[in-house]
Amino acid sequence: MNIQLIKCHGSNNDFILIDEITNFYSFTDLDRENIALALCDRNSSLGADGILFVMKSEVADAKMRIFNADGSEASMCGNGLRCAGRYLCELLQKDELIVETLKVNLHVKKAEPIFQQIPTYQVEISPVLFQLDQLPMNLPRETLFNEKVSELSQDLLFSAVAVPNPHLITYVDAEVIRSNVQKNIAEYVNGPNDLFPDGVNVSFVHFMQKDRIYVRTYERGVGFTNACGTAMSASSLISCLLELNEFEKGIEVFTNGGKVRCVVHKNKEEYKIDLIGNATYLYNAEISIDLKHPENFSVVQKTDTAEQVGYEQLEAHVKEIIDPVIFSS
Ligand SMILES: N[C@@H](CCC[C@H](N)C(=O)O)C(=O)O
Repeated sequence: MNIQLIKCHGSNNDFILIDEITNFYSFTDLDRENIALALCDRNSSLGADGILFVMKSEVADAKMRIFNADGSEASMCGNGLRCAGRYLCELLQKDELIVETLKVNLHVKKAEPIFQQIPTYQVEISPVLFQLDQLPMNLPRETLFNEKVSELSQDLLFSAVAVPNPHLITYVDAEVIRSNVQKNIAEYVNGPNDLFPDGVNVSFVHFMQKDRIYVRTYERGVGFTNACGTAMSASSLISCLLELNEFEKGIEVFTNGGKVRCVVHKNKEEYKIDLIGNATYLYNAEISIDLKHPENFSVVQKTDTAEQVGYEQLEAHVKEIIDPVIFSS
């Protein structure tokens, strides 16, 4: 069979978007898992951090499902929702809509560009859940906020939050970002282990200045990515709770893949985050694939968009800001 796709990215967290609304593919979940494994493989002619399947919904304007590169399905993807949100807004000719995700329906809207004229979308990140059983994380306590976890490190302070996909977050000095500490911890909690039976996204965050943080994330089901939208949102939330940043004010979140703006809202003890950033299309393509042997797929046709040229200017601007602080301090 042939499949039409769009290669896209949010902060260089890259995805293959497959439209199951206008195309009648009738995939099973096993097909989706196998498609993710085959198409995301970086040694193949495509390669991506995940696959976004957009579908019809009975409860919202449309539905998005995200499969990680290892074939596992995640409950949410912030960078992916910006890309799927753009696609759906253009398809349904709306400036804002509600997208059903695995656990929750989320608000998405077209936004003012955060840099020059790059296509920019704002997505809602919620619910915010601190109870460890929501990640899940196995510790004999209800929540974890800025505390040591002896199994992971003798000195780092960790916070755990589900938005609703699971995140483990720690604030560190730049030299820790440059070390192997994150890799070792992230590989441990994403392998067979007692603390996180389903794995967890692990972010190391460096406070740069008021309203500005740097985040590096090792994603569950993928490995290190250029950026993770839910991680940038969860890190902004922890930053506000640590009183390093302020609720209701824009926080510039820098990553190796670009920058976004996060606004953390607090209503009594309830939180939600607006994640605002690019939704960039790299190319449209058509592949020929046998679902029994998806690894043998071939690209039949590919048409580049010119959008990455504009994004490269944002990348250069980000590099100028993060290099002196993170990589050569
Ligand atoms: N890249 C995503 C998150 C994708 C899912 C994640 N790897 C998980 O398994 O929870 C984002 O931008 O949020």
